[in-house]
Amino acid sequence: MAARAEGLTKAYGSGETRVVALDAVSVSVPHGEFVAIMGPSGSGKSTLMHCLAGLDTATGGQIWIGDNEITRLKDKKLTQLRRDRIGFIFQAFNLLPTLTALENITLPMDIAGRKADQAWVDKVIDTVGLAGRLKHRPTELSGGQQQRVACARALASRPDIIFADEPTGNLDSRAGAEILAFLRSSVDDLGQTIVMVTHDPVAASYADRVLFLADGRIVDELLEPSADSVLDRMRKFDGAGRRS
Ligand SMILES: Nc1ncnc2c1ncn2[C@@H]1O[C@H](COP(=O)(O)OP(=O)(O)OP(=O)(O)O)[C@@H](O)[C@H]1O
Repeated sequence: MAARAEGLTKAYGSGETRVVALDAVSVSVPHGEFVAIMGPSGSGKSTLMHCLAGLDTATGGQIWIGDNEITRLKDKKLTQLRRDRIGFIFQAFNLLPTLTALENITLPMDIAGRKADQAWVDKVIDTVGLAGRLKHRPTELSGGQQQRVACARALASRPDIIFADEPTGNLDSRAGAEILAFLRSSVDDLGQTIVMVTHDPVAASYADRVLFLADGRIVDELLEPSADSVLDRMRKFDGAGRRS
């Protein structure tokens, strides 16, 4: 498994203001799978992703990235594991404005003092179609191109797993489709493992499996989803809080 959680519970606050964001969630993500996490607003999607990625601490239960139980790791080791084994793609791209596209792509490895595998980085750059844009700074790139840089950055260090938080949320549908096709091909052609939070049934349809959360629990899953089958499943929720 690339990532796994057993009985993962996350509560915020205490006493009367206590909110149980995740209620004994168990989930496994095999290597080479593309999983989408969906559910109404407040159902715990971001919390689940942040806990799995070691960005937030669990209140109870266990989490593994590969063979490492991250719920046992101290801060320093956890930071190291996140840096070396996990890639992130955010809705807001999060590129450094003063660096070129290429410098942004290799930055995590430069910070870690790791030498890039040049052949791999070239292949990633080729796959995301950025070869002609490497010397540009983020402000000189379109939103879709900036997100492609972010995807290449996430892939460049060959992480065990990539967590993507609404990666197409800031893009128009054409640029979004390009990013999703790219994520799909990084799973099919490069063997990547991806967990993606999304509100969009079309985005979810690119995944191998969709997990549905409601009130901090996994309530359903769909294999080989289509946008229509995802939409059908979403209609079964009462609609409360669902983004329109
Ligand atoms: N830092 C926090 N302090 C207190 N409560 C929090 C905190 N973060 C999240 N919550 C609560 O935990 C629950 C789950 O939140 P979470 O952000 O994971 O939901 P989500 O499904 O990602 O929502 P959305 O689709 O709106 O982004 C919500 O009830 C939320 O109010």
